[in-house]
Amino acid sequence: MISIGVIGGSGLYEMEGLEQVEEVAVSTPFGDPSDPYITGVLDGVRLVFLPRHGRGHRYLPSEVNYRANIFGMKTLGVERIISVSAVGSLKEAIAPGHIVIPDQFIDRTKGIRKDTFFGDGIVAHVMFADPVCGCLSETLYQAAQTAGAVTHRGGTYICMEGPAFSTRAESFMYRQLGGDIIGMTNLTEAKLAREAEICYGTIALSTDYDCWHDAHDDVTVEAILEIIHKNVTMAKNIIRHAAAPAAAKRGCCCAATLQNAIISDRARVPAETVAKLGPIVSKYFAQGA
Ligand SMILES: CSC[C@H]1O[C@H](OP(=O)(O)O)[C@H](O)[C@@H]1O
Ligand SMILES: Nc1ncnc2[nH]cnc12
Repeated sequence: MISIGVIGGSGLYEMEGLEQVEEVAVSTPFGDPSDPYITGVLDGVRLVFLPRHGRGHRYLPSEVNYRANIFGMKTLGVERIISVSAVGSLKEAIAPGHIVIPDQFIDRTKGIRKDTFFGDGIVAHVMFADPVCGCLSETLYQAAQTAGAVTHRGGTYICMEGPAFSTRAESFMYRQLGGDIIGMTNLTEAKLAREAEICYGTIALSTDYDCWHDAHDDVTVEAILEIIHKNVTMAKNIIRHAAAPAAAKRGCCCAATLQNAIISDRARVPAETVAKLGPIVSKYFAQGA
């Protein structure tokens, strides 16, 4: 049975409606994930849930151990990750309460976050021109439509470092850069999921107009939480509608990402490094691979 990972963002710290629920603590070579994983079955599909910021929202976007979170998902056999995130809107047409399924990112993080599994004697350069899985994203789009959400297909997510929100000048600049939405987490996750050969797609809930819109108040946590609380049931319904189609056979090549990405001479990669990255790279180091 294919396992679908769900990473819950701000305001989504648990998933109801799962059967056969178990809490699984995973330790990884990259440290501890944000929380124990919650595994269970939703409408016949095995789901693995993790709140990105931990239960009780304990980790800043810069503090989230993205490597441990994704590595833990890989260890638990997850093949596709659905991310749920709150975002600011940089476009008039994307009103608070709308859903966006982004297909591009612009990196405005500051190099604080560890965003690769490679190093320590193994070098790989994965393709990232299309940073989310097109198949999974289409499934999420259809699921959001079915759940009755006003849904935007595609969009560019500006990933800023935070934790402070943007200045007004930055917000204007991001609009000029072609950004549609803004958040602090998803690019890092998408990159690591790609390296781990896991499909990744995002359900982004627009919660505010950041601070560029002169007819709307500047973003506050309070305003974001109000919109999230009004829409959390819809977000969960989208996941419910997406789970079974997301588990169907895929036509993407996310699972073969590393085939042409590892540049290091395999004979020279330290055995400890191969062992450390086992769930991700072992198939490329097996006898005859
Ligand atoms: C709660 S306001 C800012 C916070 O919300 C978003 O989190 P997530 O992507 O985990 O839903 C944004 O990225 C910031 O981390
Ligand atoms: N305006 C905003 N900027 C960054 N992250 C956000 N998450 C929700 N709204 C946001």
